[in-house]
Amino acid sequence: MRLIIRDNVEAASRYVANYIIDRVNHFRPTPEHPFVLGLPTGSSPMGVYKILVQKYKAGEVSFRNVVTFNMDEYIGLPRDQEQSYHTFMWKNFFSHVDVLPSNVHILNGNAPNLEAECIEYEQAIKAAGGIDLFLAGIGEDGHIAFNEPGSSLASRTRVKTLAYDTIVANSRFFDDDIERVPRMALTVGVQTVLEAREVIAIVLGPRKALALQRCVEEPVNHMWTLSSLQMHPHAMTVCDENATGELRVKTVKYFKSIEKVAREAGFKQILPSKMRTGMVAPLTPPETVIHESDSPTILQPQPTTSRMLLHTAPANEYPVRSTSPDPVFDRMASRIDDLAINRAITPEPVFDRMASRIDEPGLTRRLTPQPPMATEITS
Ligand SMILES: N[C@@H]1[C@@H](O)[C@H](O)[C@@H](COP(=O)(O)O)O[C@@H]1O
Repeated sequence: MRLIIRDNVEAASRYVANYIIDRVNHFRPTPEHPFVLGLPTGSSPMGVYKILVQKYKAGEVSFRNVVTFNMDEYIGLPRDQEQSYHTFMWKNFFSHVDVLPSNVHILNGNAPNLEAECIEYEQAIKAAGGIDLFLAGIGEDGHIAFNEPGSSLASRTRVKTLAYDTIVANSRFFDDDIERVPRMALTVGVQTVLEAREVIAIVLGPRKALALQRCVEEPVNHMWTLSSLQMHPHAMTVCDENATGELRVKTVKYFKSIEKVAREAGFKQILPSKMRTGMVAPLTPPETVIHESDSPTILQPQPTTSRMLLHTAPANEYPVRSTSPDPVFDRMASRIDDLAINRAITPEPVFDRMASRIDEPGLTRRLTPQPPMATEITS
């Protein structure tokens, strides 16, 4: 998983919005071959939506051939009520861009048969060709969509009972009245998200710092479902500095340094190749359309495919990088600007004793018995 750290909310939102625009534009979607975008609600993606709307109005992107699937929706909340995710999406994004209403998919939390609604949603995703890019936010407990702690990492779209912590956190949208927050929701599953060709999570503010730490530095764990992104070959988390408060300094430096090296080497991540699968009829080979980009350089991401659409194992094509950032010899510390730090944390390649790094000579002598040829013995 990549971790992109930006100074503040605005810069992180801009990074994500530009990334989405790049992907959509390079894909060159058509009505027959739309770009399929998964979308979240909540305060975290608000800045992204604002910038996408601005860029749409400036003519830099169109959503006409973009099909959308939202992550989740409360159960039992009338769809035109302010807190419903339907209302949120139309108010903050859809009604300001040229997306076709028929291309918008949001789970119906008032469906007469909620189980059937979930199954149909999964089928609709498949019929659309799978999700090209899923944007996600996270909850303070590390949930992705409404996949609360303990959710199966193999879960699919389903009815989910909300954790008390989430009800309390989301009560801010219900005039801080916990009683008004629905107890249940429909949500895409962890596996539904992992099957997208690419996943981006936007994580902002100190409230998310613990969740970010658990999901980036700790092992994959169903108690922090965003951590499942560690298993995705093309996942990226974009956060602001405030959200990094619980990460180790070393982790922050590492992710910043690899981004810097990649930028200097002039490459971006590219996605697995060329094919894009349409609707898959069971037992018949899928129709495959090849979309070669005009100039398949590393700077130009290509439309992608997910092997999962073929009902097989997770996507297992990996990007081909034409540039290796560290072709010969690289030590992490050599990427850090401050020479003093660099010296302090970089063991000498040939001969190194801990004590030799301590400045005080007396202490060094006391801690380190000198070898036979050392000065004290010969003089
Ligand atoms: N179901 C949604 C999540 O999809 C969202 O990521 C989360 C975070 O919201 P916010 O960004 O407002 O913190 O809120 C809800 O729980």
